[in-house]
Amino acid sequence: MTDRQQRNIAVLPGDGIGHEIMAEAARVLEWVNKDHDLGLVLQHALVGGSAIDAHGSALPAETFAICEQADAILLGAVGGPKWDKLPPAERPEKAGLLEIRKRLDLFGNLRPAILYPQLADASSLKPEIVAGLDILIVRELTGGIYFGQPRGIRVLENGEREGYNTYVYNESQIRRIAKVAFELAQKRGGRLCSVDKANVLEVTMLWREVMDEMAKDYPDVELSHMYVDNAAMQLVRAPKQFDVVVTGNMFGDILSDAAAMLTGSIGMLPSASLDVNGRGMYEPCHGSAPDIAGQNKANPLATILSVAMMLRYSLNEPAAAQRIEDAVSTVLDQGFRTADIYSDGSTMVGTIEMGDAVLAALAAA
Ligand SMILES: NC(=O)C1=CN([C@@H]2O[C@H](COP(=O)(O)OP(=O)(O)OC[C@H]3O[C@@H](n4cnc5c(N)ncnc54)[C@H](O)[C@@H]3O)[C@@H](O)[C@H]2O)C=CC1
Ligand SMILES: CC(C)CC(=O)C(=O)O
Ligand SMILES: [Mg+2]
Repeated sequence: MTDRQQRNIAVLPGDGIGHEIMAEAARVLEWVNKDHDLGLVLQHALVGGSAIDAHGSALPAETFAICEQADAILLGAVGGPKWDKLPPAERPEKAGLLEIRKRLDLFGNLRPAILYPQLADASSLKPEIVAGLDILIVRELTGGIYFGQPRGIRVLENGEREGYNTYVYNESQIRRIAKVAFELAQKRGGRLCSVDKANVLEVTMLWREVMDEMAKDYPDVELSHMYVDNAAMQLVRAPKQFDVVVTGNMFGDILSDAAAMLTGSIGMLPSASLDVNGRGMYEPCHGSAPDIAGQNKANPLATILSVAMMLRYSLNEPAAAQRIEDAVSTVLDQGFRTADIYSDGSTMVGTIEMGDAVLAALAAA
């Protein structure tokens, strides 16, 4: 061991398959930590429903303190039927996940949808439509309708209940996510598509105006605009027309799940959620999948690829990140598939066996 500076990584499995996928991702992280002498110290903590059960809160003070002091956070997924009846403000999704995102100001959510060539058969689209797919969805993560006030369920004078939320973005929120997206487009193919609903919603009329203003500072990026309903359609019609997509919180949430299927499964989609300084939380795009939880069926690759993103974006360890990405490609070459990406002729494995295969590929490289 050299005298490298210690860096703390908060490891928050969450709920449901979160425990299973995180166990594999943590094994991979520990392996590269040792092999590349990264000086990482993993600090495990509860979040979501498991934290409610243990401490009565989806984000206990101790967990938040660990996150706040960490150099990066790795999170599995939260939520599940057991906690669905709680009041909205106490639920794992809002009081756990959204609360961490908001309190740490993790506004820039990067969701790369890349088709590994080995998975062309697993995609729900024809191979020629998705071959070579490499899209980056940049989703605003701490504003929009998921956070807007007022919100709630009220009783009207006639006794009928009414649910309401507020879709709101101010200029500075739009400007800072635009900056992230334009800069990423500059480093990629130079094309940025901003997705909105500016034909109906004032908030996205402003979004579009600000995007156009920002475009003047990035003459090397070609900015286009698309309404979200068309974008959903274009994603499954001709997804390779997109390079970088930038959009608000809810549209990005929905479009990234759709984009996931182009890559074969939501179990393949990692993500990074960054603050202005590049400090971040890394998580798969999927949820806690109660339908397969506890059955050793979940695909851990989205979480393992999130570890790679963490090493690249927050820890400046591109060699270790590349090692993990190469190992994932190797296990796919070797034909190992969890059920969600299985196709005829490949070898069906469980969550743990997929983790074993990635570790074996790392050791063999
Ligand atoms: N980031 C987070 O923590 C998120 C949490 N959720 C929560 O998760 C719970 C379930 O939500 P759903 O809408 O069912 O979304 P989900 O993403 O958990 O599951 C949707 C479908 O995808 C499958 N799936 C998801 N991840 C998979 C993986 N790694 N390997 C194989 N198959 C996988 C599931 O089995 C299910 O059929 C809810 O409580 C929801 O609020 C949902 C999305 C994100
Ligand atoms: C609780 C949800 C907003 C989480 C989610 O679906 C996501 O971030 O993709
Ligand atoms: Mg989602």
